[in-house]
Amino acid sequence: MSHLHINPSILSADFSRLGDELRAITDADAAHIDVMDNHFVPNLTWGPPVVERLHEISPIPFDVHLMIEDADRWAPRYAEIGCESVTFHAEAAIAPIKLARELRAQGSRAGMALRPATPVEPYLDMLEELDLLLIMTVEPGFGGQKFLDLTLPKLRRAAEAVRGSGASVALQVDGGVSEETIGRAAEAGANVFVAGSSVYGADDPAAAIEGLRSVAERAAENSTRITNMP
Ligand SMILES: O=C(CO)[C@@H](O)[C@H](O)COP(=O)(O)O
Repeated sequence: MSHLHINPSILSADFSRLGDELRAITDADAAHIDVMDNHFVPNLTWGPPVVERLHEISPIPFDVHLMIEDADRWAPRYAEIGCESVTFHAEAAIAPIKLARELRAQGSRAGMALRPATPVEPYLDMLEELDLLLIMTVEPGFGGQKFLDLTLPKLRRAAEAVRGSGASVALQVDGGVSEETIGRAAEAGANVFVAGSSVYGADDPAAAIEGLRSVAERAAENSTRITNMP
């Protein structure tokens, strides 16, 4: 089994048939659920009642990405629903360490996300508290945007810090991930890839997931080979 995960974002799915759209991605590792509140980002999606019902019928785990203000108040609700992974934004949390501990105590994996302009350095001393660090590769809010290469140096610094800390933190990227861009993110150290339009915009979402996975695996192998060169 690959150690690289592909998590399709249902933001690009057909909202009138979300159950079928979740069943179309059973080869993925998790479904990425974008929660937006029209305050933290200028877009609005769904909240706990919808996510709870979708989780009940989903054949795969949920990777929830909260693009909302008042994360300290709302994030635990998604853990209570049973979402396997809950990611809040560093910019929206008042007490990120306390919140991450609360999510873990409720049985979810604790994730923290950073907007493209937010530096990673102030958060490197809390890696032990996290199961996942999400480096946004577009400005959060909408699917179908262009992958921002300017986020790659931050991703490399995060990957280096994770390796150095010995903590078991997955490094996720989200936004503009396609067969054209996923290799660069994998080389920089990402191991969980969120893909919306490149999966749900494809004629065959399952084949698109496999295509992304194989490009990422090749890129990750190449970069390991280069790093290990004498
Ligand atoms: O969080 C977001 C957008 O804010 C993403 O999860 C998008 O939904 C990814 O869509 P693509 O860029 O892959 O189309």
